[in-house]
Amino acid sequence: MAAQPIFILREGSKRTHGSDAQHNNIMAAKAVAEAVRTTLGPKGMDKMLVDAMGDVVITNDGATILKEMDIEHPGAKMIVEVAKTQDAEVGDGTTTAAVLAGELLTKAEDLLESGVHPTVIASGYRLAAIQAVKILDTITISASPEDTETLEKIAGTAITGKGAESHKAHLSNLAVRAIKSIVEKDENGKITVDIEDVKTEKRPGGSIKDSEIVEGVIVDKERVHTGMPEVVKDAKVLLLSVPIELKKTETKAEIKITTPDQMQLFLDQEEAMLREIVDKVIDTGANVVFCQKGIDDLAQYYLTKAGIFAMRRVKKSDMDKLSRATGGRIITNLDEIDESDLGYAGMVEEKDVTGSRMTFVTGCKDSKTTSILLRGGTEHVVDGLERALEDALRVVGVALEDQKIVVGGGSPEIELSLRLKEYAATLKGREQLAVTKFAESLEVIPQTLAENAGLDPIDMLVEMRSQHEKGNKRAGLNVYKGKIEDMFENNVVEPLRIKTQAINAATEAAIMVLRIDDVIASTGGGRAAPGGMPGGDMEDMM
Ligand SMILES: Nc1ncnc2c1ncn2[C@@H]1O[C@H](COP(=O)(O)OP(=O)(O)O)[C@@H](O)[C@H]1O
Ligand SMILES: [Mg+2]
Repeated sequence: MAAQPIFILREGSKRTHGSDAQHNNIMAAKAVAEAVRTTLGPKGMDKMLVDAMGDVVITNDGATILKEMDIEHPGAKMIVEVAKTQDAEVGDGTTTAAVLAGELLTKAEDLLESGVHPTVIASGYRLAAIQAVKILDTITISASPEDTETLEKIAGTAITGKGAESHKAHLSNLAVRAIKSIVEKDENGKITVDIEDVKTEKRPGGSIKDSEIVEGVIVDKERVHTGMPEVVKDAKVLLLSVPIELKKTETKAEIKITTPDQMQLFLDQEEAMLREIVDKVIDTGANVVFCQKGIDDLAQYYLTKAGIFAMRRVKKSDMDKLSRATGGRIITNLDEIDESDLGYAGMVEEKDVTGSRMTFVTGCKDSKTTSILLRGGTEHVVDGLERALEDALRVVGVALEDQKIVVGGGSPEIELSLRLKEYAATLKGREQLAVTKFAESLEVIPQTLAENAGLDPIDMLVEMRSQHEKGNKRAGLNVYKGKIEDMFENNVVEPLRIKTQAINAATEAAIMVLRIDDVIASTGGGRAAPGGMPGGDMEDMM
């Protein structure tokens, strides 16, 4: 009797097995890494990303590109995850991490082809990553939190290549000052930086050098009524998350009015109710009101008469910042306001910033709130500046927390590669092959930096290796001159954490992709079956 086939998967599910599955995933992951590769380094190119709405983003920031690309292939998504984690943990080095992951997989493929089992590759890669972190520790340079100059160099390195070169010094200075104003030290002297304490507001117009730090909160809005004071000193700030309006009935209600008197009565009644709400606000003693919801026209009039500065439809994120800065509590019920719920700011001022009004809340109770007002020619310019500045803020924060830095320009990768090859020689068995491949993979960073700068990668790698062999541990690629030089003297420095995180995240992702030997995809939702030949989706993506 012939055996009945047994179906264990839902009809239409797709399944790819063994080396096919592996190959597809690796191909997809490599394609993603390849896509961001040309953006690496100061001479990297930009990508123009257009979303379904037609909005355009021009960037060379790895995390942004991968986020906007909307990638679907499961193998490819692993690389996107690497960039996302890198972005969340350090805020910079996202391209590096993605490119490294891609290269680890490329090299792993060679090993797979020569019959090395994925498990062996995985354990070799793990060993190599652990050793790499140890080696990095021997080449770190310590950076003191007081050393503003070095911190500015770190910020400058992060900004390099992001279209803000000409104002690098100014932006680096802003980033360092902003971060320094928000550092927290615990009793053991341990520094923590909460990046949330720095808020950036961008406004096209003016020049990049007009960008400035504001010690406090900037709200991109104006007061509801021009009769209200433009400037309030010694502001007692009320933060409301409820509207200053009459409640509308949930269901449709009808009131039958038969005489004009009744109409007047109804209006008077409504006015009185509104007056009551406004009085509650005025009675708190506040002279500045930030309301997350609406403020009725009549209420605006009463508030104006009371000499109060009021703003409506303030964003939730702004409300939170204001609450933190002024020490005020966000009120959800008008009947429960107490004077102690009010926050304090030395000054609330509405100002004109190139044709539109912005409100500056300064001299706050909590001085650890800093804003940066970014200026620049056009919308795209300020958007680019914001991404550059964000990277700078993050790396300065990380550098202050860890106080450990390394030089850049491909220098640590070359040193690691050489030391790891020596380490591989001490190992027995096939893991040795995997560690060697890992060591070779690291060279993809200096190689790509050279390629993107239009230099000959082989010449550059040979020269870098020989300098490092001579003990010149800070030798890296000066992409502008096409020469191998001391990167510390070139002011190219980065937090150590960028490198350790990139190596760990890339290794984990590569291992994860390697270990998959079966892709089972249900076809629910009608999306393109993932795990199949990446050809289709990948070509679309490129
Ligand atoms: N002035 C410079 N000279 C040489 N290399 C640099 C310079 N500035 C930055 N780099 C290198 O560029 C790489 C970072 O490139 P970047 O495009 O910012 O990608 P990522 O997203 O990985 O941060 C790092 O290896 C860094 O050391
Ligand atoms: Mg960077």
